[in-house]
Amino acid sequence: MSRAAAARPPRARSTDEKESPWNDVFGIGFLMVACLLLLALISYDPRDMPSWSFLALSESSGEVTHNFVGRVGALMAGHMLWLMGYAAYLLPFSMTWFGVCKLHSKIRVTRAAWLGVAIMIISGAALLEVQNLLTERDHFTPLGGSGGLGFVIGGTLLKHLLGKAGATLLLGTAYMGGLFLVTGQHPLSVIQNIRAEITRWKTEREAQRLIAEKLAEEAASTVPGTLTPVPEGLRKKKKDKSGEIRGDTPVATGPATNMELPLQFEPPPPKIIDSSVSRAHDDRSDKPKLAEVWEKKRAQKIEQAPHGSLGNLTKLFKDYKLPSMELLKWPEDTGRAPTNTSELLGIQATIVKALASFGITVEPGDITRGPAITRYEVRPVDGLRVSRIANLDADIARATRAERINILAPIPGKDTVGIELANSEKTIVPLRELLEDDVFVNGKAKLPVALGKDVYGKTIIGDLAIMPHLLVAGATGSGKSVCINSIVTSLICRFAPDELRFIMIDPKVVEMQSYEELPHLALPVVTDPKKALLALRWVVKEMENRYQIFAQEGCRNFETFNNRNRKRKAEADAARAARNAAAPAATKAGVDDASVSAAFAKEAAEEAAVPKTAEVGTVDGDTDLRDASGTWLGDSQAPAPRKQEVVIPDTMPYIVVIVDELADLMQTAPADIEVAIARITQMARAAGIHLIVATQTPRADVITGVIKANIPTRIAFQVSSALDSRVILDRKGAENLVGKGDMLYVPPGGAQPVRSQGALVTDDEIHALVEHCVAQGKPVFDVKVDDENGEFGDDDDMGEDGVSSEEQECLEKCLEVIRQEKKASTSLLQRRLRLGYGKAARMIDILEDRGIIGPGEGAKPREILVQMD
Ligand SMILES: Nc1ncnc2c1ncn2[C@@H]1O[C@H](COP(=O)(O)OP(=O)(O)OP(=O)(O)O)[C@@H](O)[C@H]1O
Repeated sequence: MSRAAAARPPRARSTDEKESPWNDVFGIGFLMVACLLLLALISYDPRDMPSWSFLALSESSGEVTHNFVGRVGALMAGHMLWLMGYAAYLLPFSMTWFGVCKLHSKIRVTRAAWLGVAIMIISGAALLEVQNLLTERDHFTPLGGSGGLGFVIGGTLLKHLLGKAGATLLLGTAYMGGLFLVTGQHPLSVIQNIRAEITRWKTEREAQRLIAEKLAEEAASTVPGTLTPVPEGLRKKKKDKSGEIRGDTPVATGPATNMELPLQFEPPPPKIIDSSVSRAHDDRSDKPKLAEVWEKKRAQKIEQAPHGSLGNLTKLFKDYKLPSMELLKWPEDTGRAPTNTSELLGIQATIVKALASFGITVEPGDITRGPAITRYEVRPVDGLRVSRIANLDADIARATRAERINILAPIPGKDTVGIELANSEKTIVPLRELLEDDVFVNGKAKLPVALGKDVYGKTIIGDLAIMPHLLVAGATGSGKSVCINSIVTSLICRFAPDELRFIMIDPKVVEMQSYEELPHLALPVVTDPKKALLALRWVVKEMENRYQIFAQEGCRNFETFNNRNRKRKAEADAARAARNAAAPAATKAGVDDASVSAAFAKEAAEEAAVPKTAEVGTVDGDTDLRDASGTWLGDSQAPAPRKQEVVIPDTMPYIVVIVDELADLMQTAPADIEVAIARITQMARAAGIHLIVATQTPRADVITGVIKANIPTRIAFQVSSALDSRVILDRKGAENLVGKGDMLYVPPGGAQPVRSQGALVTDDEIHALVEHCVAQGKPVFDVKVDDENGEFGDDDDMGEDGVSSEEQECLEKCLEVIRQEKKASTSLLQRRLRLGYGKAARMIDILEDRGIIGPGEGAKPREILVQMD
């Protein structure tokens, strides 16, 4: 038998086998036989042997007067001693071991164990003979203390063949092997176990002494019957019949409590953690301020820039001062009540009890009180499926009388299950606290946005540059706008208008009114859903423009472009100025960004017909410029500059596009909006353009598969159903949130959602910040939007071709139908859009006038003259 197999007497057995009553019967049987054998051996007297036995003495009376087990005992003991000598005593000891094993650990007594007993007896007897121990022959042991077996195997055979030393070595080894088979333990580990047991016994005694002292102290200071946490390092464990741990509940103080149960030290004792406390603001007085840190970096950058290479915006905002944190207020009342330990322990005990009533045994774990929720951890006993706890959410909610509970089974990275309940009183997480956090001030994030605090009090700072786009969704009043405001505020506090620009699309009209004059705006806040598409198209064009510039500069992306060697840039500028001087058609040197962009925008239409020499692909999540075969188009292979060369700015600002209420946009021109968003989200990251989309309508027709696939980072606020939660996060959970900033944040990389409480920034704070920014400059809107589309100016009723805004809206719908059906006819528009004949015909005429469809050819559908996708 292999050692591994032999070392397995506590053989893994099924629960049924373990719980079989026969274990106890056999256990008791073994102990009884062991007792009988021992009694028979110790009380053996040859005079008890019957006269017919060859062991009988001549003076034997035939009466049994000495042996405690009578004639049977005398016969057994006599023959055993004759055969095995004193090694016969090993038999009752082995049987005692087996009995204890059966009763205590339900260990099955294997054949290997019996073989071990035999080996021990034979080798033990032979060793006595080889070592000449107890070899005296008398009436008790007629063949000596080694018995017949020892005499023959040890004395006659082995000692003769191997000599005393050889025989001792062989027999000693055999004896240890037998012991190994019987106990299932390596001989050395037996010694170690014994030592460990002694140590444990001593520790337990010490623990009992400590707990007695502790309980005596508490009994003096606590109201009888309340719950207190288990003293540090001490746990009370009760094992039930099946060996499952049932104890470790908080100890009820009072007269009934005592320490009759054994104590153990692992696993770590439960703790009560209160992470809802705001970090004291005055501790930070000695630390460098956010604005100071970043203004220093900005000043360095401007100083290092080669003379004359600063962009117009940078020149305009050269002396721009970032807002001071003093503009953000610490709330006077954070709504925080002191932690009521006994209440928390009481709720935890209720949870444990509720689970126990469903036959689920758990040990209480840590309790963490976060700003909005408290997480109660419970540790399931071995062999319990955590899904059983997860399925009991409704029952736990009933037991704890909670409106909504959330179960994390298990908590990611832990061996416990988390049960999250809303706090009776919520604590506010002021934005200022997050913006003053070291992670925000000195962290590595390029576009840091303060989101909130998790249940453990850890600051959640996202990096928009890594995200690279964000979806925020939740029911109305759940905290989306506050979240968007926190993000905008974080960026305003960190970036000057020449470093970051916003495009805000706010069909709800009221949400972003406060930012109307913010100098960071690249376009006026867009409130008309019809114009939103134009704004998104502007973003797409800006993105393409940036790629052109990257290609010309041989840069891979926004980062490398902004950090490229400035010396090289100065040289390139000089060379380009020389070329421009030689080519009169070329752009005048010193043309500002905006006018160059406008020129590019005009040219874009011409360019649409020209086949592209390069296309933008995505490699490893990053976007770069490659040709059709996938080869990188570096400096040498960059596509040849178009007729008019673009002036390269020194640096480009980040562009953050915020769409507050996607549903409103999706109602106007869903396909176009979807395409524009998909295009931006697929490619804009490398161009320093990031998109944040918010909606209160988490439906599959608003957050479409295409949008979702391209926005991996999500924030879900409270929603009304698990279905909505799945639309946002691809999993349930958001329906259990408690609203008012309670959120699930899925960080980039698709990790597990992190439950956190969103940061709160008030309207007053936003006004103060915006005022600070406005005082330093007005927004510089990009002229090309007005020039190109004429749509961002005043809302004229009639367009240049006499099309009213109402007709324009209808036209968008017609275009969508034509795009889907890939054909255009009056009857199709009538049928699909339920238009009257006159209106449908007018639409067809306008489309023909605009050169989108060809002239009518009788009953045939019109030819579509433009690419619709
Ligand atoms: N992080 C937060 N901390 C504390 N309270 C908050 C937080 N976020 C939101 N609230 C509370 O919830 C209210 C509603 O928040 P908010 O306006 O952001 O909701 P919303 O989801 O944008 O609603 P709607 O979609 O109707 O605009 C706020 O007025 C505020 O009282």
